[in-house]
Amino acid sequence: MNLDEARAQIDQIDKEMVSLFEQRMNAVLNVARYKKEHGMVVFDPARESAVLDRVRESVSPALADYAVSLWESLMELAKSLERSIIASDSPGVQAIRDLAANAGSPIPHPRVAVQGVAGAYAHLAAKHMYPDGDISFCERWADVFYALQDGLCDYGILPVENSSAGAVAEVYDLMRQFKFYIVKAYPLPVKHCLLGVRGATLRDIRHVYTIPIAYMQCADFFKQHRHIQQVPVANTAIAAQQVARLGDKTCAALCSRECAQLYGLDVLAEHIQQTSTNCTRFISISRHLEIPPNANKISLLFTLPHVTGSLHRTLARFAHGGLNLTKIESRPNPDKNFEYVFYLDFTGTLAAPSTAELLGNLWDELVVFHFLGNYYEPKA
Ligand SMILES: O=C(O)C(=O)C[C@]1(C(=O)O)C=C[C@@H](O)C=C1
Repeated sequence: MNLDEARAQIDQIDKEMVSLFEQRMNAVLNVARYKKEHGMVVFDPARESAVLDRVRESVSPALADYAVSLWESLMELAKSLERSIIASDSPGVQAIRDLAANAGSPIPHPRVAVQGVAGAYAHLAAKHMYPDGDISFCERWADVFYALQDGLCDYGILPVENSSAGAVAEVYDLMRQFKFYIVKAYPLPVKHCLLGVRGATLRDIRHVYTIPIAYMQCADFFKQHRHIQQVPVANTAIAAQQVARLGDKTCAALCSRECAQLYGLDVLAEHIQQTSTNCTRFISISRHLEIPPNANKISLLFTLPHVTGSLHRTLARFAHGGLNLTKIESRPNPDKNFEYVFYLDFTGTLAAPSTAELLGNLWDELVVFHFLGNYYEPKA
């Protein structure tokens, strides 16, 4: 058989399969109508197992896994269709609707907490996000969460992800512990400078004070300057402060340009990060949910049952809903060894009923599910 003949055969089979697909989906619609009338839920795990067992038994063993995968997808599509018929009033859907209805408004002249000292990247992000805010500084990221918990601030600004160095794992773990809402996000362009004490030159430098994630973003520069050793500190602006205090010509800080003026340092090298588009996403967290009218991003946290395909099936539901995932992060679940907590960001708004319903269904089905917010994030 040549290629054209084989393809003609496929075309003929596809024609029959499309017709069978349509018939199956029509049968699913009948199931959905029945379920609606009798107050039944869409997902029936026992029925799905029975369908998959039958498929596995009916197909040749070499194709069993392929067939099961196809029927799993078919049943995901079936459930999407059923959900469009059965407008859900389940507790989860109601909870999501209540959250959206009770979301508050932004606080005027807010008290905003950031980690570090003046000139830190979080400080620059905070000034962009809350130009009229009263900004205070905390020592550690965890302290920003405690400040919010204790009512010492209205918002906390935290880095979650850098475009080249990746996620800030500690902040993700703190998000799981405290479960505050994300009410804003801002992608801050990050341009690192090497600052030394007055009169120092790049040749004098033997130690660079900075945070490891900033050092990683400048790996190429430090490969070319191998004699410069990294001294890790808690924050880039704290690094600048320490270098200024030391007054030692062999020590430099890797931090923002703003720190030069703030701490009386000289710029020895500018924009030394690997990529010109280097950018860190900052979030603003709050005890109270706010959903602005231009909200374009949703963040979730959940765990999944440790069974084959559970992540694939969950993500497929977002794809079927036409929702574009922008970030997925997994972190160890401290309650279960080698199981994970997933963090998902996607573009969307709770004002879309189908999105609110999808999240409500997940709320009903998953043992751990937290809606982290629906907020505005400008393009990077
Ligand atoms: O039989 C049902 O209850 C259906 O809703 C149909 C179907 C399927 O596509 O076969 C879809 C979802 C259920 O979880 C189980 C099976």
